Amino acid sequence: MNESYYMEVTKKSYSSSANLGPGYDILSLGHKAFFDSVTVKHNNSNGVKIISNSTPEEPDKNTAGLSILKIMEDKGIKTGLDITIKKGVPIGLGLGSSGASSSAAVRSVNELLDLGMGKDEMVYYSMYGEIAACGSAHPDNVSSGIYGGLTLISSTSPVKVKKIDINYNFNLVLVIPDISMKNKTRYARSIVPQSIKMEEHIVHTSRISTMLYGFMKGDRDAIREGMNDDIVERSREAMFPFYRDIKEKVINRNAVSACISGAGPTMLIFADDKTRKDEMLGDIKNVMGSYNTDYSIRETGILEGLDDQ
Ligand SMILES: Nc1ncnc2c1ncn2[C@@H]1O[C@H](COP(=O)(O)OP(=O)(O)O)[C@@H](O)[C@H]1O
Ligand SMILES: N[C@@H](CCOP(=O)(O)O)C(=O)O
Repeated sequence: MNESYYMEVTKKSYSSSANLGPGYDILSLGHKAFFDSVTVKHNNSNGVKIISNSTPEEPDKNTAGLSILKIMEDKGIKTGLDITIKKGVPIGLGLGSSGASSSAAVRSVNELLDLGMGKDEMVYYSMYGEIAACGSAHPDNVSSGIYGGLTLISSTSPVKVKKIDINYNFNLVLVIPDISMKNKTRYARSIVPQSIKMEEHIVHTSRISTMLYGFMKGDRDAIREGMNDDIVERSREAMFPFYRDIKEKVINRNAVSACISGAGPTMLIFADDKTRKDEMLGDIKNVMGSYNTDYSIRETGILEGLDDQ
């Protein structure tokens, strides 16, 4: 056996908030709130084995396993691998938990088997794993898992990702409702409109462009103006009935803006030094109490990069 046979590689991938309002399936923000850790090593079989205490252990039912099976099939790799998943990103809450495992697994196997995959190819294989979670290969969360920071999917065939510079100091506040729903993202994707009117297209492409302008220029008014969605968030509103009230209240306390994190129910608030945070947290408590919904708050920051993780 060559020496690499006895190696094992462990990578961390962090939580993420996809969509950011109007950027359904094309925008994602990596943050430092939570992370998964995935270790890949050779085993003496010819199969892939998942070791996980909280996610499916059938390889093709686990996002990490499905991604690696696809890599092995496409690249003609015949070896046995053990994939050990230590979950840190809470599952089913809109924090990119499914994508964190697949992107960490892909980064690990890329190093262990010295595959030489670039970041966009790793996004391609990581997004494939999302099929195990929700039935579709959406690239947004996993682009954060591979690149970190704010990512824009500029093409899906072939996969191309652009990392967007953020020239603004945010304090991110995650409001995480204590709600669990089986197959949450699969359901949330099934209720999204399959077509929209031209005027809706014009409004939402303008909003995405304005929001990205705001991030790159550090223009908080532009970020607030652009981070609004009346298509996907609106279609899913019954899943998080408190959201509109929360968003109104936090902006009244001068948060930059807020959005649903991924397919929810978590809400992501972009706060800064102008935000009256204590009053904002008080309002959140009152609103969530009026909906009889327990929740937790996690303050975090943007994950800049991953190369050293
Ligand atoms: N490695 C994994 N990590 C998290 N969820 C996984 C994983 N593999 C499969 N799943 C399944 O994906 C679903 C959670 O993914 P999803 O609904 O997209 O929520 P989120 O990404 O917001 O956590 C659950 O049904 C879970 O069993
Ligand atoms: N674009 C996807 C994002 C799902 O993110 P998750 O963190 O909820 O898995 C969607 O909105 O369906």
